[in-house]
Amino acid sequence: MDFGDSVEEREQKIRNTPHCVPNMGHSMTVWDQRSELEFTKDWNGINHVTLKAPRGASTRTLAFSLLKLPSFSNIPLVYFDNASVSNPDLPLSERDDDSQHSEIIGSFFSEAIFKPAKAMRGGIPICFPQFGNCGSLEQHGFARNKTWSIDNDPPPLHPSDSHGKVSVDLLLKPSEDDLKCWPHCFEFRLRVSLAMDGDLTMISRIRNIDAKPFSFSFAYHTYLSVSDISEVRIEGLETLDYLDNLCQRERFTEQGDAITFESEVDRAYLGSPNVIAVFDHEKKQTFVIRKEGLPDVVVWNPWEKKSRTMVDFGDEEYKQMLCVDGAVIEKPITLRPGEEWTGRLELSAVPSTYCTDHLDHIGSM
Ligand SMILES: O=P(O)(O)OC[C@H]1O[C@@H](O)[C@H](O)[C@@H](O)[C@@H]1O
Repeated sequence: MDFGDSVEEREQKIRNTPHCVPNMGHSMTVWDQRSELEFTKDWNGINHVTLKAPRGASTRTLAFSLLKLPSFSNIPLVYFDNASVSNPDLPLSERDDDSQHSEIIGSFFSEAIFKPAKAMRGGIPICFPQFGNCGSLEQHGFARNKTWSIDNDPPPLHPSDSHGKVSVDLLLKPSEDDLKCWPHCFEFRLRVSLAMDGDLTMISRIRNIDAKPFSFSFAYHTYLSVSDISEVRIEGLETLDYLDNLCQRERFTEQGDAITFESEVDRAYLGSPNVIAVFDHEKKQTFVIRKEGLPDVVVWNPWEKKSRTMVDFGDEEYKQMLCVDGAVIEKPITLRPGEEWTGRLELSAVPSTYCTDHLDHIGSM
């Protein structure tokens, strides 16, 4: 496991980091960043990162492991507040104001397999340098199965990507084995940030440090936790063309007003707007996905029959999940030597009423 520094050294650096003072709207609060980032080892010796974003009396927490297996790829759960931790099933409408968010990302599935060299299902695995099986590499590329290290000295990002957020920077470089199957030198920097309102931001920067160009496809394979898939509707993808993975990637045009679910779906929507909304009617909650540099959107639910064939997935768990991935699929990114690509995804969970009032222009953005 390569953390760059030891956990102790890393913690010392964080202790030396100046406090940041985020703008909280009406009030300014000194946000003591020292307590907001934790590195721990679990009983398996696996290193974990926990980001904590305090807001009033509650704390939003994001924990994930830098496992060798699912590498960064598992974000088990976002706890938006203490109330939602103790009462995850309480409908949003029955929570008080300060606990108007529940977890935004699917937890591990009951039959998820914790086995080296294979990503564990759930969270947000990173698909790179290949999405799906359209290439010579393993399904969804190798990045999701790798060990990521902590990046102690990341090149700066725009200040708005840091203010009011607690963040961790990760780094992936190809191993000797990776270079044998994909002979391109790259640096993949990933910033994961949690804001006080619980919004999760992921910024990927992939740089070509090779002497020749390379091309890749990419996805944030985002497992959303939903109350009941039959009660879910996606807005922002209507009228778009999509490649249907269930029909040998044949191209179709979406005809419906919004995407709803009554059977297996496995599609890549092409050239989508930068804001997509996933409405969960039963929970009265909406996931808002904002993305940049990610023109395509993958929508996947395995439904009943396929679920039964998936060894790391319960037969009924398709009802409580939906993958909606910001992705680059149709036109792979090509980087010349020295060039860098950035792909950014922001995920929020808001009460659906808020969404109707504020995001009625989804799809036109
Ligand atoms: O089981 P995996 O490798 O994590 O992939 C799950 C699914 O991921 C989706 O993104 C693909 O479109 C599906 O075709 C695939 O089945």
